[in-house]
Amino acid sequence: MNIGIIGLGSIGQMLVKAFCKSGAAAPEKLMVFNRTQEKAEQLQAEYKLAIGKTAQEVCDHSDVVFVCTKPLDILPLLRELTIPARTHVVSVAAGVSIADLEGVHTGAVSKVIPTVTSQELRGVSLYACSQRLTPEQREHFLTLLSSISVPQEISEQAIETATILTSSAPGLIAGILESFAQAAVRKTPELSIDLARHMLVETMLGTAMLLQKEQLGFDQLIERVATKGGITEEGLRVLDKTLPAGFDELFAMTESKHDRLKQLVQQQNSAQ
Ligand SMILES: NC(=O)C1=CN([C@@H]2O[C@H](COP(=O)(O)OP(=O)(O)OC[C@H]3O[C@@H](n4cnc5c(N)ncnc54)[C@H](O)[C@@H]3O)[C@@H](O)[C@H]2O)C=CC1
Ligand SMILES: O=C(O)[C@@H]1CCC=N1
Repeated sequence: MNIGIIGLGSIGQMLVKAFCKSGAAAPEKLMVFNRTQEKAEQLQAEYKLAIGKTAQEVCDHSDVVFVCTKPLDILPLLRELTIPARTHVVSVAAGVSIADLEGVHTGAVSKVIPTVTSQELRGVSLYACSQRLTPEQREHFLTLLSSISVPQEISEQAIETATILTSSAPGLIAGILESFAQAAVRKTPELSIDLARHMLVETMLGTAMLLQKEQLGFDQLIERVATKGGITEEGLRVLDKTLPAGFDELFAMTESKHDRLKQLVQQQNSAQ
């Protein structure tokens, strides 16, 4: 199976690296295209993959094409192309629906929300597929996603909230950790910011391993750490007081952004 990747920003590059690292795709089965060619050449130097001269060449060459451009660039790009009916088009764009994709390609289409953590072959890939996939296309697609992540099929109604938990989360967690480290240094300037960040990264890795290897629930881990009448309990009380409103606002604001994006995509559709 030949795999195409169009758009080599953060997520397109991640897919190339993850497919090569996992062995799901031999580099010679990969063809990529990016608007600025240097990014493709840098990847080629490392992975010996093929660079398409155009996005059209990538579509002609591939059984499945991952389109990794920004949401408002996807439909205009796909409309310019003559995509072979056998080619399975996979969009990674937030805010672009299966129906939008079915409007620009007569063959199989899917939507995936990947995560940067899949460069380490970890994390959840959210996906939804059109009815048009053949059983073979579906099987191949799931094999690819499983090789780099835990695939989770999800309705398009739930995908936006789930995106925050799986795909935005690495960035949000980094933001939380930065704020945590900065607060520690404000409190105790003797701790350098680099030392505070290093402590948190090590702690986060250990926390994730404990949760996963021992199959602990969050409440069980809290119980192990927070000695009755001890220090951590005080911190948890502060979090219980301050975080719920913050997370409610985070989901409300990201939902509004999804809505604005979908409106812009619909305006592109009605301008056709
Ligand atoms: N960054 C992330 O963690 C995630 C991003 N996504 C989705 O992935 C898509 C890309 O996001 P990023 O990689 O973060 O953006 P980015 O801005 O880093 O990458 C976009 C790439 O597309 C290229 N490009 C634009 N128009 C093109 C065209 N016509 N032909 C070929 N290449 C073209 C640009 O040169 C750039 O390299 C977005 O639709 C986003 O919603 C989805 C899940 C996670
Ligand atoms: O922030 C974004 O728009 C993309 C989609 C999910 C993660 N990154």
